[in-house]
Amino acid sequence: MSVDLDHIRQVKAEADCLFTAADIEAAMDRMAAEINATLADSNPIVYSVMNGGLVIAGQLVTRLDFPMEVGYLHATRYRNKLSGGELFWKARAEHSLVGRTVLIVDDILDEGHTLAAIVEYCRDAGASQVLTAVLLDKQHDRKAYAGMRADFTGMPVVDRYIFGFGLDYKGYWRNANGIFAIPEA
Ligand SMILES: O=P(O)(O)OC[C@H]1O[C@H](OP(=O)(O)OP(=O)(O)O)[C@H](O)[C@@H]1O
Ligand SMILES: Nc1nc2[nH]cnc2c(=O)[nH]1
Repeated sequence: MSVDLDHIRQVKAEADCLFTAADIEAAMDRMAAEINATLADSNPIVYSVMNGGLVIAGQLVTRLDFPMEVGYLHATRYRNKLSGGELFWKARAEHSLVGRTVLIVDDILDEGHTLAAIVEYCRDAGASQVLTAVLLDKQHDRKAYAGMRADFTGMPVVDRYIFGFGLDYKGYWRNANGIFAIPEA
């Protein structure tokens, strides 16, 4: 499929910056302090949820100062589209999860179906404790279940389609160093 790069560039140029790189750094510092205080003695496996979790997970683990293993899970619901569908698994855990503490790191908790399914998968695979960390928690009343939230959250974000810092716009701008919202129609 051909991509109109002029459109991709224009979307970034016209986007609203919701959080700067400095805002994100501060949020990651806060999250890391909480995680360091909670998981230091638990020998966890820290999983990035690909693709979106790649950037936050990479930068978060360098702030964590205790022994851990790291890996990735790949499950996608949006598949580079602007609205979510059924969860599609591309890669499951390579480690045995039996008796392990697992920390799942993702970019965003939107409706939460992705995170809920991954937590259930890890529990079914025998993990003794499954915790979740997200940079952003989108504010609306469409969560997978009432009151759903991650164990560690960076920042609340408004109910708009956003990109940057791992989040894509049509597969692009995961590299944008900030959180941006596409202009409202
Ligand atoms: O809370 P939810 O409504 O389930 O949405 C959150 C998920 O959506 C995005 O992934 P996506 O399916 O777009 O795949 P990607 O990580 O490859 O962008 C994001 O990275 C989360 O994993
Ligand atoms: N890029 C992107 N992916 C998402 N997945 C769930 N919500 C969003 C969003 O607002 N932006």
